[in-house]
Amino acid sequence: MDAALLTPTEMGEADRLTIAAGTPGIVLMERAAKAVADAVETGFGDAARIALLAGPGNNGGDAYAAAAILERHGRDVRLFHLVPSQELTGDAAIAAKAYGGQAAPLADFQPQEFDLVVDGLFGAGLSRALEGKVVDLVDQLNASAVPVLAIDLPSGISGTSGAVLGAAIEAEATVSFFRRKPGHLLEPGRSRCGRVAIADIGIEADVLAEIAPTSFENRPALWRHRLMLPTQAGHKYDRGHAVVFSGPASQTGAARMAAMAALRGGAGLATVFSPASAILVNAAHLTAVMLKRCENAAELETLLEDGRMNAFVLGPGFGAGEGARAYAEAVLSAGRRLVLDADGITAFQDMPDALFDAAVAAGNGREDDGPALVLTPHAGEFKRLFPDLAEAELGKADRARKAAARSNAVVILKGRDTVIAAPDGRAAINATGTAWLATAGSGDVLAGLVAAQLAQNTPTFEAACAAVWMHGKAAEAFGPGLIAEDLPAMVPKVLADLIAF
Ligand SMILES: NC(=O)C1=CN([C@@H]2O[C@H](COP(=O)(O)OP(=O)(O)OC[C@H]3O[C@@H](n4cnc5c(N)ncnc54)[C@H](O)[C@@H]3O)[C@@H](O)[C@H]2O)[C@@H](O)CC1
Ligand SMILES: [K+]
Repeated sequence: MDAALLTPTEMGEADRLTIAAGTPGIVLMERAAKAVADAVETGFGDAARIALLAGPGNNGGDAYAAAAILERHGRDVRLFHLVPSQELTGDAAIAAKAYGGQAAPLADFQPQEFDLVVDGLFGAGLSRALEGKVVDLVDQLNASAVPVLAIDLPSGISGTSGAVLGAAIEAEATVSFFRRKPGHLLEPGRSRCGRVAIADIGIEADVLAEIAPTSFENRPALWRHRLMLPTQAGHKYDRGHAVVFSGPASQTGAARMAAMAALRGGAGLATVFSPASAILVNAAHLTAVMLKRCENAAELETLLEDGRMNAFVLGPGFGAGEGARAYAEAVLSAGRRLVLDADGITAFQDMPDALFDAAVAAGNGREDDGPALVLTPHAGEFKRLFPDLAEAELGKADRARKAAARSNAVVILKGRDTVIAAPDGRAAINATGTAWLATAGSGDVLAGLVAAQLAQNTPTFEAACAAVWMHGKAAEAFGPGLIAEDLPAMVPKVLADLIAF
């Protein structure tokens, strides 16, 4: 549960359970405020003049309580309130009463008069878009060069979806409590948060059992225990056999890159299935990866008789025609797990139900491995299979979740904030990677890394999560100037770190 993310509603539940178990809300608020004051001291120690902005709820209460602590520390603080303190209720009213320092209405706030702004306008309770004078203030603050430390979330960012509601503050740092929220990881929220620190305010981890969160940060804690890391001697067939379908002679590179990634990711064997016309060009480039002719669906049926071939990749460089559909359906109906990427996804744009039905049929035959199908769309490909979900007012995690449930597939919805979702409702948000991953062929490598995990019998959701994480880590390990071919070569270092971890 270390990797759990809490939506604002779930976080409210965590607060409620803690209060019910005997810790008063004002004590939680004091601890939150202490964490904010500590973040000011450690991150912005030389800010001489500090403004704290207080909204109408408990986020504002945190600002009042933090202002009191900073003042006790001898800092020059001034508090600006959105509503007069006598209109506050509950813990926020108690905190406002306890603060005896300087306060003024928000209309008097001029960002350039300060060296640091602490944002306590809205946190978990943001329930609608910002409007009117608050939007003007946010624009003015963002245009100034004054750094902002956000309490819980930058005001205007949805903790559930990371969306900007009306307008949102751009923070340099954010202090949140107990566990991260999806909005800290999903864009554009992630970029607006700056550095995120999570403070312990005395909420016990055992509240999570009752809350049963379904969103997670994609970290090894989520899946490492399900990986079969080849640390001791074993047979290569123990680690499975991944197969990647090659496209025609003029577009074979993508499949080879996926196959190389499958091998580097730990599959015991990897084979490229190639049409006859592309055998020579593939043969000229392959060494550790094997090569077999596969000309049509009938030949594929015969090849599928070798039950050791247990993980397939279809799509990179393949071409988006009828052939792709026939191969995908054949693999699924043979009960093998399939990563469907790129052209493989596009091939089903006019008949997504045929794919989803095949996935249901294949998925029902499996034991605890999870779904037989993994879909790896970027936003454009996602729209081809799930046009209504792409257009619906949904956050990225819910979009991926609904798509996974509909298709009975694990869906990897790619982007800077890649989401991996399972039909059972789990969603993991990834935070590894660099801007250099936006390069031709990087998706082919990801598909191969997923197949590597499937080949090694990792359950489907965990396989997808692990592959996305490793893909990002490989990019981080390489650094600037990355091209897709560099990624498989970085995987051994990522695996070594994972084994040592
Ligand atoms: N006991 C607790 O529940 C704790 C809460 N904490 C703090 O409390 C925050 C949550 O407090 P609340 O639930 O009171 O929520 P917020 O303080 O985030 O905001 C709720 C208030 O803002 C108003 N509001 C929402 N959207 C608005 C909009 N677009 N324009 C204008 N007004 C809007 C609501 O009507 C309500 O008055 C957390 O983010 C955290 O900072 C911490 O003190 C830790 C303990
Ligand atoms: K805030």
